[in-house]
Amino acid sequence: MADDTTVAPGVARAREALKDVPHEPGAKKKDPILVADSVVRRFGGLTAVNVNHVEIPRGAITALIGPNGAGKTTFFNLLTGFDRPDEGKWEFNGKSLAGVPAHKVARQGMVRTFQLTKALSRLSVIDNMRLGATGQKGEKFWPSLIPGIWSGQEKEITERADELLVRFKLDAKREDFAGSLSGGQRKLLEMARALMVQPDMVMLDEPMAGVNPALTQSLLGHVKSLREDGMTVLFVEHDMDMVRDISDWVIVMGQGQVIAEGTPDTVMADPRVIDAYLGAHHDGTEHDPEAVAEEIAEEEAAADE
Ligand SMILES: Nc1ncnc2c1ncn2[C@@H]1O[C@H](COP(=O)(O)OP(=O)(O)OP(=O)(O)O)[C@@H](O)[C@H]1O
Repeated sequence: MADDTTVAPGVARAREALKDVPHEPGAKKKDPILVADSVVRRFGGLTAVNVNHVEIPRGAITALIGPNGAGKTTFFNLLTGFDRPDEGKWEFNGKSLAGVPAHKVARQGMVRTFQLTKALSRLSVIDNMRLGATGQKGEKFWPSLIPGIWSGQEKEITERADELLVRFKLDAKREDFAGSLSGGQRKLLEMARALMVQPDMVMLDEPMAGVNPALTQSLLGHVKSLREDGMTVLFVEHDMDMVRDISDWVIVMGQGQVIAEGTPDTVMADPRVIDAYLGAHHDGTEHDPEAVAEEIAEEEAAADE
């Protein structure tokens, strides 16, 4: 591995901040940007989220991973004010955010990306960016597209939008319908739109989903550049190559709880994590193809009997 003199400054800062943090669920960080306690969300009899304690390290890229149904999206929705917990509290930059609605959360500096909805697809790229300045999803904020209603902020907002479109190489698409963009370009637009509110922390929901391999590197580069700009990134992702490639820290959820934390390498070798993904007791044979083949043969033989 490269030493810290050869890595980008943001990477070196993140490594330094995390180097003494124990690799265990709920680990305390030196300067967490977000601290959550006893966050519970139930749907009927199902407890979708039951996070005892978690801290998100400032200035680093943290991946939130876990098998399907682990509660990642629900936890994201709670933190960003799009859903309400049954119990729990959390602080962002030292301020309580529990019960604060989404647009206010965004104005406090914590913003999440949104998939391009049908309605937003019918707007131009630049109008999508302008809507991003409201820190909202969009549909309820049509009035903000009417000239004159922003009390003199239009020019500033449009300038920022155009700067971001250049940064994300979407300036040539400025007037196109957002719905005409490719999967990868949509992801870039979602990220660019989130940056309109100049956030401290950006939350990305499956940034790699539906992205053509040709755009993967560019997208990864943009996520890394957020860290170089001093932002904190928290992302949910199923693509483990991406998780390994860009994360400084990984938090694993299983059945609503945080079940492991650590650097990508330690977490992915953790039997609790392997168990959670396989949904089976880990006895060391899962990674041995020969042993698995033998097991399958035994099962087939048993079925034939
Ligand atoms: N609005 C809802 N009503 C009822 N159950 C829900 C609701 N939202 C989520 N759930 C349930 O809560 C659990 C956690 O779901 P969640 O979508 O948060 O998991 P996830 O880790 O994001 O999964 P995936 O990786 O598949 O997106 C699941 O069992 C899901 O079916």
